Amino acid sequence: MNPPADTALDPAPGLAWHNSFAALGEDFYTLLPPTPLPEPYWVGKNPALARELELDDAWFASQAALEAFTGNRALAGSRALASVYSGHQFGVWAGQLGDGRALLLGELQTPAGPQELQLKGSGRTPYSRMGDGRAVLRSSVREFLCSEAMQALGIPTSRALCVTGSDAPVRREEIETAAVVTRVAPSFIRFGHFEHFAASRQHAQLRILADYVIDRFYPACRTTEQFAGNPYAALLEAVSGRTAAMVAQWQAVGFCHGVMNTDNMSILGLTIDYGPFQFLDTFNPGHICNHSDTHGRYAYGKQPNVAYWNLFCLGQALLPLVGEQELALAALEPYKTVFPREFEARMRAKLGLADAQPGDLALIESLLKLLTRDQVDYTIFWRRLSHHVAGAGPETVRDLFLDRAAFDAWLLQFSERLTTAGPGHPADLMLKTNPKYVLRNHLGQQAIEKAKLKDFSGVDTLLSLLQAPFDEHPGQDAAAGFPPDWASSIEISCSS
Ligand SMILES: Nc1ncnc2c1ncn2[C@@H]1O[C@H](COP(=O)(O)OP(=O)(O)OP(=O)(O)O)[C@@H](O)[C@H]1O
Ligand SMILES: [Mg+2]
Repeated sequence: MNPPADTALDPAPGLAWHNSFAALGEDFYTLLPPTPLPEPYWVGKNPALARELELDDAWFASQAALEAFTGNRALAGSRALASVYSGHQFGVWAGQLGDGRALLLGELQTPAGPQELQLKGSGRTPYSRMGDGRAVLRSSVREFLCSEAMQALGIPTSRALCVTGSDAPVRREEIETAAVVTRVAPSFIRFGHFEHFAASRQHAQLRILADYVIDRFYPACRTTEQFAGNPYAALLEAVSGRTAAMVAQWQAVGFCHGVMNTDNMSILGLTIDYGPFQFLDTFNPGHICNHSDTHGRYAYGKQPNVAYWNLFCLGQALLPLVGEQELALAALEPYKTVFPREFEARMRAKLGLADAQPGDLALIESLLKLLTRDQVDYTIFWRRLSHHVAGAGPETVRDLFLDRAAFDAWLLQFSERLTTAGPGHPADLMLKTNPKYVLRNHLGQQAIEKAKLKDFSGVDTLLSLLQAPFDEHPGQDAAAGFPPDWASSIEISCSS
């Protein structure tokens, strides 16, 4: 039997914890220790992030670290807490939610600024509602790998330091086993935190939270002359801008989040909550990756509008601070120009175009139509197009299309545009913008099947590919190939 988490303090070397969120006061959270899991083992470790956090190597390799990141041993100086938030789920107000299976440990100072560490799957909290407070191995491996895949793709995201597992049974559709992911981000505050205090009319707390976020992450909102100098309207605009930029990157890389509820939207514009996500195989704007999303609310092509809808909820929550509805609406307005601008910029980079020209959007739109109509594999298309521009010839990319004449016509237009592409070699830009490796469902699934048998080599190998997704990685081409037929039968739902 493991000792209770709060009696064995582990003085991990060099870890100086700060607890700025805890300093907000107990209206925002409940302090409580994680619930231990029996006989933990490492499932995945991220040495690169451990170095960024300046963790002691020997300690990160130790049993003490394994126990700490499973929640079996408290780290001296950390103050584990579950925060309270609310939110809209699938477009409907869901009331109070909160960290039902996550615990914030506190924050560490790093060269890149403060980083919070959070355990996910560490036991029940006052916000667990009917849940067991646990996360299963399968979803934890997916979150671990995808966080790091997104980071390497240059997409704002929470990170993942490690996953630990235990044979403790967890009931989902069938009996599975437990795991805990240690996540890292400057802050895990969500739109839902603001909605919580607005809905419960706790306007003093709402202001404390907004001030905390502005002072730590958006200090320019204090000095802006925009919005009549209203810092809360400026905050709304800044969050809208970051959210627009993040979703533009999702769209460009073909990432489907799957459960864009307002409680899964980061106030820092980070991708958070890797649940039923998917990287597109064939390009299809209507693709629904979440098996629980029966109406397709979160289909790939709808993500930009859903993000705006979510920002509108944030605007409503901030209204008591902003004061005037017109100001809040004005702060949301730029989303409508920032998103298309960012999306076009990302797509231009995928095409190797370093500058903008008037016909670019038409070129992008006509390509996306062809990809949709011929159900072309999105990642493979871009990589092959990059190699073509690098001099490999058009055959392999042309082979992906059914309507070759239509593709040839597009390629001719593209080739003409490339002759005016501006400085630098377009292929260089393309090969570092269009990844060879993305975390396709079947790749994750293969690593999970092995991990269930206690072979964690698949997790490790995938992590190394996904952390350098633009590199060739000789010998690993199978992981960059078409998905097998069985991939389309993988059903990923909210069950995690
Ligand atoms: N097994 C569980 N036990 C307790 N609470 C849960 C469980 N699964 C989900 N929840 C809670 O249900 C709500 C919605 O869950 P959702 O799937 O969006 O989040 P999550 O995957 O648990 O976590 P996060 O958003 O922190 O990544 C949250 O309040 C979450 O904490
Ligand atoms: Mg969530």
